[in-house]
Amino acid sequence: MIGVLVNPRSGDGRGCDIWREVRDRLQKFSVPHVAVITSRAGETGELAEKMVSEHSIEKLIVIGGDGTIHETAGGLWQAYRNGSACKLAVIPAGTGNDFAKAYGIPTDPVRALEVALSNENYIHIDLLRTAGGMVAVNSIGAGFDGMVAKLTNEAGYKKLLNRIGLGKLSYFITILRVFLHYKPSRAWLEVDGVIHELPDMWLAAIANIPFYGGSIQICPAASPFDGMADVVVIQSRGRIRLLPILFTVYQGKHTQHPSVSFFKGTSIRLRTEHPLLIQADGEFTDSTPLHVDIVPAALTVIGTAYKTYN
Ligand SMILES: Nc1ncnc2c1ncn2[C@@H]1O[C@H](COP(=O)(O)OP(=O)(O)OP(=O)(O)O)[C@@H](O)[C@H]1O
Repeated sequence: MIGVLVNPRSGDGRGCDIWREVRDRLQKFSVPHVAVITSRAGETGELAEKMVSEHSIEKLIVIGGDGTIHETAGGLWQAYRNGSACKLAVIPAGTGNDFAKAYGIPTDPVRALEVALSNENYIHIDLLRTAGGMVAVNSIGAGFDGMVAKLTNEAGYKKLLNRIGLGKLSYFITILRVFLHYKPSRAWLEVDGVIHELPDMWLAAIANIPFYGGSIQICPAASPFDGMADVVVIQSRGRIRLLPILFTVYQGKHTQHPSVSFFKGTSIRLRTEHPLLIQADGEFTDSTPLHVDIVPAALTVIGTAYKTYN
């Protein structure tokens, strides 16, 4: 059986419009399915897990953005641990849609539905799992990007820009806002047992795919297939020397900048002098300390091909 899980609020209501179009097509082509529409924030994971166990769903199509996919992946991970594996398909309806881009899922809902219904191109991806049991599909970051995720999701301009199809710009606006006031923190990053002291850390992002925040290529070398987590760290005492990064990171051309360093490992721990905000797949979740392990090939995604850039 196929399940459809809809966040009607994603992309400021785009999820609802897309669902109507998808529902008509599923009915027209008599595709048997069970559909559930979320009614509030934070319940998607539980709903996904319940759908899989109660209806023996083998393929779950999510209509939503990266936040909805994040919560759904948590539910599918729980279901998997309880012995029920379910594949994940996506019809993008969010602002950034980084997950969809990574796996070659079309932005057009009808084409995305065709991909979702096809039984080709199963992509087995790693998951990032925190010590608290949360899983992420795209990235988990602490510091600057945790703050950007929190403020963007709270911002009135995100809704406004979504309405005119420029939702991705909302991340850039928040980045500029945060950049002007952010204060770096001393941090200790442990990668597979080796500790690195970071005196003025702006951000540490653990990446499963190269981009976040709607096309920011923060970690071009990240791969969701290698059983490893890539970590990008930005540290600097001054603000001005980071300015070039703001304008090169979208193309992934910041990698040679002296304030940027990269690490790779299977177990990542981060401690900070002061608690820093954490984002997981673009959703503000918690604050440091942070411990992330990689779970290799833990989720099956239905896409077309893996893409590393636009
Ligand atoms: N019915 C609902 N009403 C309000 N919020 C919801 C509902 N269902 C889910 N949510 C919440 O909406 C949040 C954001 O959803 P989602 O990420 O899909 O869209 P987005 O924010 O527009 O896109 P993006 O993550 O790409 O910026 C999630 O944290 C989720 O918990």
